[in-house]
Amino acid sequence: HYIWPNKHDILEDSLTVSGGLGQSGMMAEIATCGAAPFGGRLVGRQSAAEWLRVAYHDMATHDVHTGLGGLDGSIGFETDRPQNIGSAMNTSMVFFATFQGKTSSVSDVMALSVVLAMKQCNGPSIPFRAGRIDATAAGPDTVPEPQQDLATHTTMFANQGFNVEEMIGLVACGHTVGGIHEVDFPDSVPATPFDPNNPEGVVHFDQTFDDFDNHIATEWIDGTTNNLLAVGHNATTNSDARIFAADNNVTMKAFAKDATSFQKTCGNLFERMLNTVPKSVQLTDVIDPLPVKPYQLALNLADDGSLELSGYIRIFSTAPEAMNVDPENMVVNLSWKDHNGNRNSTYTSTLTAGWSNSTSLWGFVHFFPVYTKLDPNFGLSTIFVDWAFNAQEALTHADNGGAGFPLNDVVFYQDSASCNTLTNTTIVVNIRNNLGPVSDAFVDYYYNVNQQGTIALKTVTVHTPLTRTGSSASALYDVYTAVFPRPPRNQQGRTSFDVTANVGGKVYTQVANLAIQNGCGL
Ligand code: HEM
Repeated sequence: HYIWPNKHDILEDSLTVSGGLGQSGMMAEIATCGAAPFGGRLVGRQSAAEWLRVAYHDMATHDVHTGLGGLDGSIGFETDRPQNIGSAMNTSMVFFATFQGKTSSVSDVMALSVVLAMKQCNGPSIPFRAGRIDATAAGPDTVPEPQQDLATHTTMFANQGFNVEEMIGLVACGHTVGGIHEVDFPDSVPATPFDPNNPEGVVHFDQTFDDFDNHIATEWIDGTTNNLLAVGHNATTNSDARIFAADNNVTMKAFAKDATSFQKTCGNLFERMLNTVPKSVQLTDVIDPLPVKPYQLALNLADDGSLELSGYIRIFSTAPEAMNVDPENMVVNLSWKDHNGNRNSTYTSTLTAGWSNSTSLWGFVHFFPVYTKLDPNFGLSTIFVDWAFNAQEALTHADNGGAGFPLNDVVFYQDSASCNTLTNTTIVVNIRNNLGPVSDAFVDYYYNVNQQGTIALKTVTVHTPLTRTGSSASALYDVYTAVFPRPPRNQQGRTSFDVTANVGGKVYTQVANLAIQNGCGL
């Protein structure tokens, strides 16, 4: 079961929220299925199709006999190979790098990109698993190329773990979006005059390149296809024709006849493709959008010594009634247990809808702001949410898989006091002082650096002990501080940090805090 907080929360957020508050920005490149990369500036190209092709090329290094290779981001080291020709690879890797970080490997980001892109294209809903580990070097050069013969392709797909029927399926499912570009494949695409709306000379594989339908198959079977890898003037590079006919068109005929089963087959094959990873990698269970999830929920110590709880509760639903619901009518109640695990009728806060324009590809999503002050003498340990679409309906109790949403009031960082100078980063942490001795207190700060040979980033850790620097506005908390040289500015990817301390023999960690943004003395 997926319990919050979770090391894959960032990926779950990106999966669940496509627009508005809480979005990761990944959907910006695929605002429509046909959208071009770089916010639409690279006209004639299609991000959704490029991401699918990139993922396949990355996965194609898998070898079922050795268990090595697979979806591991090694493509970043392989983009100079002829088999990976085209700027799609580097354009995609530049974009994916912006989502990389301690808890989101580039290979997980690539898998997620395909899940989101296919859904945006009206394609299958592909279950998403996380946990991929990025390669640190190139894999073998085992990506199929159009001039190779059928026997070669059959062997290549078999090595990747796919039989003939599955090879036909993967190629048809892959080539139902996007197309082939004259600039990269001049042997297959006839020369055309330069067109500013199509500078790379793309010719689509089927007439509905921006809709995930079975037209790749219907056009092939009824003889109307203009797929230049099937009916191109250069027979040598007509690999789609050889592959589609590899079983006498049995599979392609079935696809052409039944659009629903085409979708289903594609969903299953893409799922297997994304989950083809080196055998040493253990993927998580399927991650579905959580119905209720805290977002940026954090404690701070206020100037008057009280505890301030702020952030959001996110509610997600696929219930039919959710599609027309007005969040203002929703009932959302927060309740908590105090530091010692006790309940009290005053430990509650009623949340109101507030402004949130969030959207999800998978259902309804809305964020409810939290702001409440607590007495540190009682504190809090666990949060619960009871909610309903309207006041008439019975409340649904959200308890995070049983134990509630844990929030520790023992060790937490103080946003308002943490800051950057030109040269240093200072992180200030409040630690409760009535629970016994404090030891092993530290900050782990994660940021990303470039790697030789790939656009993908590598995450590095700055480990800094926390030392007690004084008392706080509350008699129950002492202030601890870590100061370390400020990591390079203009960082790529996602920076985050965890704070940890052993207090009275128990280890408390607050994870995945966002990078420090405040300037010191501002
Ligand atoms: C024998 C196997 C395959 C060969 C020879 C092949 C070849 C090609 C070629 C030559 C292109 C044109 C690329 C460009 O001009 O940018 C292309 C595009 C594409 N391929 Fe394949 N492919 C194969 C299998 C697959 C598979 C299995 C998938 C996905 C599951 C896939 C997904 C795509 C996509 C989405 C595009 C469109 C990219 C775009 O529009 O930018 N291909 N393929």
